[in-house]
Amino acid sequence: MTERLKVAVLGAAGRMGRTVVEAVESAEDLELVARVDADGDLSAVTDAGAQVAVDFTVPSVTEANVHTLVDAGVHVVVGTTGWDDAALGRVRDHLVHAPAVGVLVAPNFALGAVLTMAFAAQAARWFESVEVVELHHPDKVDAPSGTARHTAAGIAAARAAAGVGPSPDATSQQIEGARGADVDGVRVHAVRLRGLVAHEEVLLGNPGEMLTIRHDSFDRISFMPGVLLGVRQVARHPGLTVGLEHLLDLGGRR
Ligand SMILES: NC(=O)c1ccc[n+]([C@@H]2O[C@H](COP(=O)([O-])OP(=O)(O)OC[C@H]3O[C@@H](n4cnc5c(N)ncnc54)[C@H](O)[C@@H]3O)[C@@H](O)[C@H]2O)c1
Ligand SMILES: O=C(O)C1=N[C@H](C(=O)O)CCC1
Repeated sequence: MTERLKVAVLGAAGRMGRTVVEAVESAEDLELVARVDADGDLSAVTDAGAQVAVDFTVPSVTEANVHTLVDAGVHVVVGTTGWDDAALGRVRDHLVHAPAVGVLVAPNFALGAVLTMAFAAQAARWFESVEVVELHHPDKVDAPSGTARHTAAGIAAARAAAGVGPSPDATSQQIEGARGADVDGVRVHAVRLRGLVAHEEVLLGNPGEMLTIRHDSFDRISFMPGVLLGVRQVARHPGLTVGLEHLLDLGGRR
């Protein structure tokens, strides 16, 4: 019988962590060897011989977790959001000293969300206006969502490469925040509403027409095929990979 891949889950008591624990336990080729939450210690990961750690913790601790795990030679699949380019750069630099280790940071593991980002980047070259609206449950601590930030970055890169200018906007007077956040020149609006899980709309406008690309995660189970794909593949992708699209052969920013 082939050896099962040994997996640790960080943030194991959280909403995503609990779902990942179940998904790993249900996968015949994976073995859950450690669950760590805020009251635990990261040494449990290496003590248990984990080959891959999955991090669904909180933005304030995830980067430190990744550096510790890289030093221990453990591959990491990160779903925790709140990352910026500086933090990603520090991980990229750190990985130079651990060239066999793979770290995958993916703001969204749902296939439909990954496709939404790819479709939005493609469409944004052809529309004068584009804005992003993300809608989440009110227990979420970061805004805008990691998905919306990645979506906006992909849109901005595609528009810059195609020589498309900024979306027109005559606003000269506003209550602060009314036009949302500026992410790489793209307006991003965050809604927090009880009953929601994770949703995103990309609105694209041209004279006389509008295209809406929308994705809805109704249940955290939607993220599990992507998380398990990341767990199985991360060791084959040494260095830092940002976004699940790179494991799905969809292209985009690395
Ligand atoms: N990439 C994706 O597809 C995706 C999907 C859903 C959520 N998320 C992100 O995942 C993260 C977690 O979301 P959630 O809804 O599960 O949050 P949550 O608050 O339910 O869970 C976070 C858990 O992390 C634990 N934690 C805090 N500090 C820790 C530490 N130092 N070590 C270990 N555990 C620690 C908390 O106790 C908690 O149990 C968020 O950043 C969210 O945006 C990403
Ligand atoms: O529930 C959350 O929190 C989610 N966060 C991610 C984000 O910030 O993009 C992905 C969807 C769920």
